[in-house]
Amino acid sequence: MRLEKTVAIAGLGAIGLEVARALDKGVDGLRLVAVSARDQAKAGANLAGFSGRPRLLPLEALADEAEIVVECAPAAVFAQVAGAAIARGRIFVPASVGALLPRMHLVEEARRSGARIVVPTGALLGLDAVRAAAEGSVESVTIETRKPPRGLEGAPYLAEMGLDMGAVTEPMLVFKGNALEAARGFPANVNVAAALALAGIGPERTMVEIWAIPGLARNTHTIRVEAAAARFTMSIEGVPSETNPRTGKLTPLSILACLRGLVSTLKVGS
Ligand SMILES: NC(=O)C1=CN([C@@H]2O[C@H](COP(=O)(O)OP(=O)(O)OC[C@H]3O[C@@H](n4cnc5c(N)ncnc54)[C@H](O)[C@@H]3O)[C@@H](O)[C@H]2O)C=CC1
Ligand SMILES: O=C([O-])CC(=O)C(=O)O
Repeated sequence: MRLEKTVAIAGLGAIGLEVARALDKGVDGLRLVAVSARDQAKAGANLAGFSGRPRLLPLEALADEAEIVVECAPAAVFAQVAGAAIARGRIFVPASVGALLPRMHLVEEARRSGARIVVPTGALLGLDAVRAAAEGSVESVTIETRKPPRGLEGAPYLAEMGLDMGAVTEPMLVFKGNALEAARGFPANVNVAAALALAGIGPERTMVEIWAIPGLARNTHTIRVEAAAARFTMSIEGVPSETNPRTGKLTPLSILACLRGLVSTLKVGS
C-alpha cells in the first residue's frame, strides 16, 4: 500500500487556487493540508467550498505541516517559502522559477538538509528532451517568448529602459540576453526561461528573446536546441488565465502533473 504525501500551497492566485481545487477534489496519494494567502478573507471564502479543511498559515509555517511545499506566490516572497521548506528537508516545488536563479545556494542547502527542489515544466514544454540532450554535449539553447504587451507590464526592465507597453502598436523585441538577465529584468514573466536554463546548459548560456506582440491571443514560447544527439525546435501557445493574463492556464495543470509524478506508480517522461 502506498503512503499519502501531504501538500501545502503558498499563494492562492491564478496558479495556487487551481492546484488547491484539484487536490481538494482528490488526487490519489496526495492530501492538501495547508495553504498561505495574503488576503485572509478572500482565502477563507475560496476555501469555504472545499471538502477538506486545509489550514490557513503564514508562509514560513507551511513547511512544518507538509512533506511537499508548492510555491505559487509572487517572486518577492519566494525566499521565505523556499528557505523554510529547504531547511526542513521538504520537497519544494517552485512556480516562481526565475527567483531560484539568483539563489542557487539553496541547492547546496537542500543537499545538506535532504530537501529536494523539483521544478515543474510550467507553461513550457519539452524539458524532458532538453535534459536528455544535456546529458551529452549541447551547443546552444534559445527561447523566444511572445506575449501581448499587457502580459509584460510591470517588469522592472521595462521601467529601467523607459518602455511603455501601452504604447506598443507593432511587434517589438523588448529584451535580448541570457536567462539570468531575463529573470532579473522580468521576474514575473520568464519563469519558463529559468526552467529551460536549469534543465539544460545553465542561465549564462541559455539565450532569451522577449517580444511584445499587440493583439496576440496566446503566450507563445519557442525553444531551439542544437545538441550532439539531436536538433529540435518546439513551440507552445498557452491560453492566458482569466485571473492573471501573465500566467498561462497550462501552468497549474503542469504543477498538478508534477505532483502526481512524485507519488505515482507509473511515471511517464524523464
Ligand atoms: N513556472 C511557470 O511556468 C510560471 C510561473 N509563474 C509564476 O508563478 C507565481 C504565481 O503566479 P500566479 O498564480 O499567476 O500569480 P497571482 O498573482 O495570480 O497569485 C499569487 C498569489 O499569491 C498571493 N500572495 C502575495 N503575497 C503573499 C504572501 N505574503 N503570502 C501568501 N500569499 C501571498 C497573492 O495574493 C496571490 O493570490 C508568480 O511568481 C509567477 O511569475 C507564472 C506563470 C508560469
Ligand atoms: O505563462 C506563460 O506563458 C509563461 C510565464 O508567464 C512565465 O514564464 O512566467
